[in-house]
Amino acid sequence: MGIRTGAQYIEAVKSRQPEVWMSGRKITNVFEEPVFKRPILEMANLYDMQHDPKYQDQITHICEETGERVNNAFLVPRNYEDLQKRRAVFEVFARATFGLMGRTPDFLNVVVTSMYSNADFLDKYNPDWAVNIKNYYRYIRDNDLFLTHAIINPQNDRSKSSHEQNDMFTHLGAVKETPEGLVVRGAKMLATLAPITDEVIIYSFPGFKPGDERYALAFALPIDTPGLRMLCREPMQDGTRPLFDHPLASRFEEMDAVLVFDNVLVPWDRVFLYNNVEAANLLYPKTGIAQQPAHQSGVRGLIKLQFAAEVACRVADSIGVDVFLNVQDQLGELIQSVETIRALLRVAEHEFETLPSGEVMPGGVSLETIRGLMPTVYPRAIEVIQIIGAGGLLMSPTGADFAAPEIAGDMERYYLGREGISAEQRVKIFKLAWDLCGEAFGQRLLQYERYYTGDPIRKRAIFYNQFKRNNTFSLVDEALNLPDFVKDKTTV
Ligand SMILES: Cc1cc2nc3c(=O)[nH]c(=O)nc-3n(C[C@H](O)[C@H](O)[C@H](O)COP(=O)(O)OP(=O)(O)OC[C@H]3O[C@@H](n4cnc5c(N)ncnc54)[C@H](O)[C@@H]3O)c2cc1C
Ligand SMILES: Nc1c(O)cccc1C(=O)O
Repeated sequence: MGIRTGAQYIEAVKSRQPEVWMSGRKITNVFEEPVFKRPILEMANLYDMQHDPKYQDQITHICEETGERVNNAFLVPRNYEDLQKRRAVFEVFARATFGLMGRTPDFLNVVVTSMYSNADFLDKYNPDWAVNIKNYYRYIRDNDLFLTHAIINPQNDRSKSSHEQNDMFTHLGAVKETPEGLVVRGAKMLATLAPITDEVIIYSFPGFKPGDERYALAFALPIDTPGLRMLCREPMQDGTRPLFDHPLASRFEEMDAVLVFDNVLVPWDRVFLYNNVEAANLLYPKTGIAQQPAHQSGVRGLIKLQFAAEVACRVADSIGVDVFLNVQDQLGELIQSVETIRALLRVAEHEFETLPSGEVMPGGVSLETIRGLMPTVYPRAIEVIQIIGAGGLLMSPTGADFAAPEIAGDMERYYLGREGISAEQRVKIFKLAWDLCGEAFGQRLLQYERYYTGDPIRKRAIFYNQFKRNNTFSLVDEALNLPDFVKDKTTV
């Protein structure tokens, strides 16, 4: 089939009945649920962009294996030009969502593409696993599917490993093998967008200990597989708030869910790894599933940061405070952060690494530096919006206030911006800003940037240790071994 349209994606959502729980209620119709409606339409828009002549050649290509047109996220990059083709889809999708939706379909499609192209790693442990992931890659590529994933355990007792938890099946683990497949039970978090996806893939961040064998798992299933329950977090909007008042929160909320597997059967041909702590711990470093999606995250993060910086600039401009030195300093700082991330991305793409198979990956050090900086620079951008917008951020009237004839005059007079900025323009800018920096929606976006790639502290520690392995810090030796010119000169 190849690339889907938005309508085909919506049909797929409508055709399924996954078990979704939200605020104590079982959702019976995901498509008609107000909280999910707009995000579904945003996703459908991305699928439609694949058919839009303006974008099609940038974000899709003809698959060599099938002759069908598929998304560039499924391209195994072999050179710089391929990295640019991948960047194009990351950028087009991120621009369409202002970088606010982190788990658009390109993210996990890149993960699975990377597992596929590095399937030799799995083959060494079990040839069936390699065959399964290759078939799965072809299946999602050719049907243009949208995946969610859950790679961490619920936060119960982080000081203990999975097999040490009080209940053996709090963390997702294998219960038994059957001729048809593996029966699994327990929970995994944190599956972003799960209710509106087609499939779920389960694997884990490294960190398994001996004794954790039953938890060392990787597999994929349709999102409506019997026994799979999604427990959504409390929604941050009710799906009915006017777009005028919440232009971002009403459109771009990504629901997150804990996934509960209640004795779910995973057919053998969907098992990619099982009962092997060593393989589970090496999956990340050996299959590129951190580095390749970090390209998507970098491009998306850049657009999100740029958006936040632009919002800060427009807030300041709209009320004339960007004439002040302190405000200029803060805005300049944000623009420099954007430029730093932009430059790092370019370095990552130019200084790509080539694997023995010929696959290329954007430079790991630069990508990891982006991941290390974003948890600081994005919250700072949000803080600057809060500082510059100040009290006005709280005081925006609603669209309904503008529509009330009795107070229309007050609106025009007291909410006016600087010369040339009408009351409505100013209020719209401030509402955009409030969604980003004040609403629960905006707090989630901030938490996403801190944690989407794992604990930033441990990530940076891993980065340092890897950096140390590959570097000798030889400038120090050069300094210690400098010739003594004075001594040389006096001996001449
Ligand atoms: C909005 C959002 C969306 C996300 N989407 C997804 C998704 O779609 N799929 C997915 O799988 N995951 C997703 N993640 C989850 C993400 O992978 C985790 O949040 C991240 O790995 C951190 O894990 P945690 O939240 O359990 O924090 P924890 O690991 O529990 O950390 C809590 C605190 O304890 C400290 N800590 C914990 N353990 C240690 C240790 N061993 N040593 C030192 N300090 C420690 C940490 O530094 C941190 O301060 C998402 C997260 C967020 C916030
Ligand atoms: N955060 C990630 C994820 O959820 C899946 C795959 C990779 C990452 C990552 O940032 O490395």
